Amino acid sequence: MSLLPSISDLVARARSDLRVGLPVVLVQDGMGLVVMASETAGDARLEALRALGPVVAAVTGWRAETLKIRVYDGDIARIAMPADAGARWLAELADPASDLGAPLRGPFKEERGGDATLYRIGLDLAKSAQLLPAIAGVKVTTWPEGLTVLPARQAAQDLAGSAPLSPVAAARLPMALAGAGRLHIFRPDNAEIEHYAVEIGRPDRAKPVLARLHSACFTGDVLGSLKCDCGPQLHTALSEMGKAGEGVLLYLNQEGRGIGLANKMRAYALQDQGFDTVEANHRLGFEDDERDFRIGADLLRRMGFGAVRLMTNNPRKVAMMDAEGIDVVDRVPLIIDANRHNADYLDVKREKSGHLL
Ligand SMILES: Nc1nc2c(ncn2[C@@H]2O[C@H](COP(=O)(O)OP(=O)(O)OP(=O)(O)O)[C@@H](O)[C@H]2O)c(=O)[nH]1
Ligand SMILES: [Zn+2]
Repeated sequence: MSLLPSISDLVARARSDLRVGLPVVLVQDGMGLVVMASETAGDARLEALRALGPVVAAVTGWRAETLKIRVYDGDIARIAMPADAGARWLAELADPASDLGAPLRGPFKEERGGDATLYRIGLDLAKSAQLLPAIAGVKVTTWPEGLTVLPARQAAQDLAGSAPLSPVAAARLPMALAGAGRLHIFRPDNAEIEHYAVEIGRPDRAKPVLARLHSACFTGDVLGSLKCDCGPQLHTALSEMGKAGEGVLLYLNQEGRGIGLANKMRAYALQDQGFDTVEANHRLGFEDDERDFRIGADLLRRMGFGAVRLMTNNPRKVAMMDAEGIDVVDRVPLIIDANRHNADYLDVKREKSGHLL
């Protein structure tokens, strides 16, 4: 094997670059797009980007809808950056924090025609770096040396895939709610966040196992937030497994349904302005749910499980397990009593997200 970076290594490097405010170059058929994430673009680097040519910003269709920007590229919109606009304009295009108080006003000069593929890949890259899906780019045929250069088609394939996970470490863990267990750590090979599996007892791999796919929720799991049902769901799942003497709880680090804690707090701030969970995600430019449930199926398979009794109210999880070859022999509901802070959240889950509550 060569010592040089693979495509998934380059994509990992590009994620870090965007997070620190560096541009990366997406290349296809000799054409390059030098692209920065709007959220981290500073005025100095933006100035240097401008020196390469006219800057075009891009946002998702959801964000465009909020800003009343016309969408000519299907699911994304491209907007010419005004000559007098700076990093602040880009940040406001990306971030809905001031949409109600001091909204960004047009007229917006939408770009139409030409190929928007590189912008679309740039937006996916920003999302995968857990940044707001909003970018600024310049089309070029030559670019400054030293930037991370990504062959665009391969990068798109890598972003659409699910990185292989390898076991890193495991050890015994006695738990108050679940009794004796083992905590297994799994690491994706693309430098993304690790995921955990809590094995309770010694479940027989030949039989369907009581399983829970839990998505990380720092606010609910750790702080006991009353805004969602995650904490009680986690604790109920662990104690049910403890009572049964066996089970497997996958703790998937997909905070905020995959948008990350910073973006989830942006969503919470919008919820304080009156938007519901789904509307808040859309105003930020995200889909309602950005999680990749293939990770859960992959982990179960790696641990030797082929069939589960899945504790969930989410039919999408059941469908995804089935599609990934994990047999869901039974769905075990995990219903938590509502309180006055999460009643609306649970209503939205039922009415908009299809949860069986
Ligand atoms: N973006 C966003 N994420 C949230 C919000 N509230 C909770 N979450 C995240 O939602 C995830 C939990 O997903 P849920 O939809 O509650 O439950 P589920 O896992 O789909 O379904 P169940 O298996 O039935 O629990 C966790 O990652 C939480 O951090 C919110 O208001 N906005
Ligand atoms: Zn939660």
